[in-house]
Amino acid sequence: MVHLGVGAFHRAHQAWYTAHAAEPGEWGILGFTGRSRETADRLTSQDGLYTLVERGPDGDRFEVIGSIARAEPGERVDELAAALGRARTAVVTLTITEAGYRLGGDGTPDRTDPAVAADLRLLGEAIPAGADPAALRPVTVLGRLVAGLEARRRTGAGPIALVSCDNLPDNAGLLAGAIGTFADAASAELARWVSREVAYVATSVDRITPRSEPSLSEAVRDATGWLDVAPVVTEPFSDWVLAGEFPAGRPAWEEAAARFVARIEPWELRKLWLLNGAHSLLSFAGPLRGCRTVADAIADPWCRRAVERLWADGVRQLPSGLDLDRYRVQLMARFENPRIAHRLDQIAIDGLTKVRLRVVPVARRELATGGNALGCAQALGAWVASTLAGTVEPGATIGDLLGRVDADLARDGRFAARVESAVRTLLDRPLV
Ligand SMILES: NC(=O)c1ccc[n+]([C@@H]2O[C@H](COP(=O)([O-])OP(=O)(O)OC[C@H]3O[C@@H](n4cnc5c(N)ncnc54)[C@H](O)[C@@H]3O)[C@@H](O)[C@H]2O)c1
Ligand SMILES: O=P(O)(O)OC[C@@H](O)[C@@H](O)[C@H](O)[C@H](O)CO
Repeated sequence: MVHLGVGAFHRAHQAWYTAHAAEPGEWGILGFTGRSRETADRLTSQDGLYTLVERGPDGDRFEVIGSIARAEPGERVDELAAALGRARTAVVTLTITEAGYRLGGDGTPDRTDPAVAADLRLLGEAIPAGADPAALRPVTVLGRLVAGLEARRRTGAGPIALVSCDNLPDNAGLLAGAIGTFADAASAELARWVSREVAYVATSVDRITPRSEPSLSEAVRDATGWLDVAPVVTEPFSDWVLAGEFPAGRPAWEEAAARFVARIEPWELRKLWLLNGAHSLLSFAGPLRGCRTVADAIADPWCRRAVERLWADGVRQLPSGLDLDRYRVQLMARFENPRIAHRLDQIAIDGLTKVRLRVVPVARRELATGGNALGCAQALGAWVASTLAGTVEPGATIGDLLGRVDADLARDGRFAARVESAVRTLLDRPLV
């Protein structure tokens, strides 16, 4: 397997599933970092091994994970091309963050992004001229991946599965569209090969994994005696739902309780609306209530009530058969885990995009089916309040900001009044 984006989450999730799959020794991961080489260097210094700390409310469990065979910095396109050119490379997984796809508002690669434009030009000039894809230097992750796919086309190594494990709605569809755009820019042959030989697997991934703090290495050393320079801390809970074909094979992840389903959408929406929507709400409202982490914020009465209302809105709009009562109970306990210090400022980044994807669809459905969408109004009010409280938008009004989230919702007077009420409560002062 190849993995793009060897951050904390990959090491807590896909690498863990691969280590726990049947016949674990049959599969190894060649991982590439995205922005810097630091994680690759740290992992290389310890042969790809690292400690996964499962941090439950009552204690820690330490496990050395051995599924990452090698880690390389993302700019090593030569290594990526060599790996993808081999028939035994069967799967590429990605966790490059939502921003790493460099998509515009329409969900396709943002051609106004200079890095995207440069890579489309580079591939379009170099591939038809017969240049060696391994020698190219694209700068975007998807540009590099498409150079690697061209290497695979040329070696005749056969079909391959691409698996986005990022928190994007329809992550397989967005990845397929983006790869298609880069392949089209490169050559008609590559575009045809990609549409024939590349399978996209949709996933919903779930395991709360905060950024590793430097003190984690000391905690691991104190507990195990090994000074690990690349440990990761995560919660005991884990879930992976996948839908799609793996034409060249895959690890038996179901042995580690991954679930293969026919349709991903209900599972994806359950997770994005309930978990990620609530995380976003807490990340905006929590700091205004004096909280620093998810566990602090979920203990705050206003935040907790708002999360429960958001979940009530979401649950009414989700199909049955998703075990929603149990999921909500588990979710509350996961948020309450006092030993996972999941910082709100790490979750709040790029809030506008996230509320558009995670809260607006629920609000629209609730209002269309006669609900008052109070939980959604409070979540959007939390984003508006945190934006007004920051220095980023001086002079903006509640109406302006809600209009930026969604023009139709801003025009709904009763919904807008609920948003305004949440904003005033959170800011606790008169506003324009
Ligand atoms: N951390 C979690 O709890 C969690 C849970 C579920 C899903 N995810 C998904 O995984 C993603 C990564 O999370 P993480 O905790 O590993 O983050 P991280 O910051 O530890 O790692 C992200 C990886 O992506 C690369 N990257 C980041 N931005 C990039 C960019 N603009 N271009 C190219 N590469 C880039 C980084 O270099 C790194 O290798 C999240 O954005 C989310 O979509 C995370
Ligand atoms: O940047 P985001 O909002 O997509 O994700 C931040 C966290 O909410 C997220 O990483 C969760 O911890 C994760 O999705 C749990 O499975």
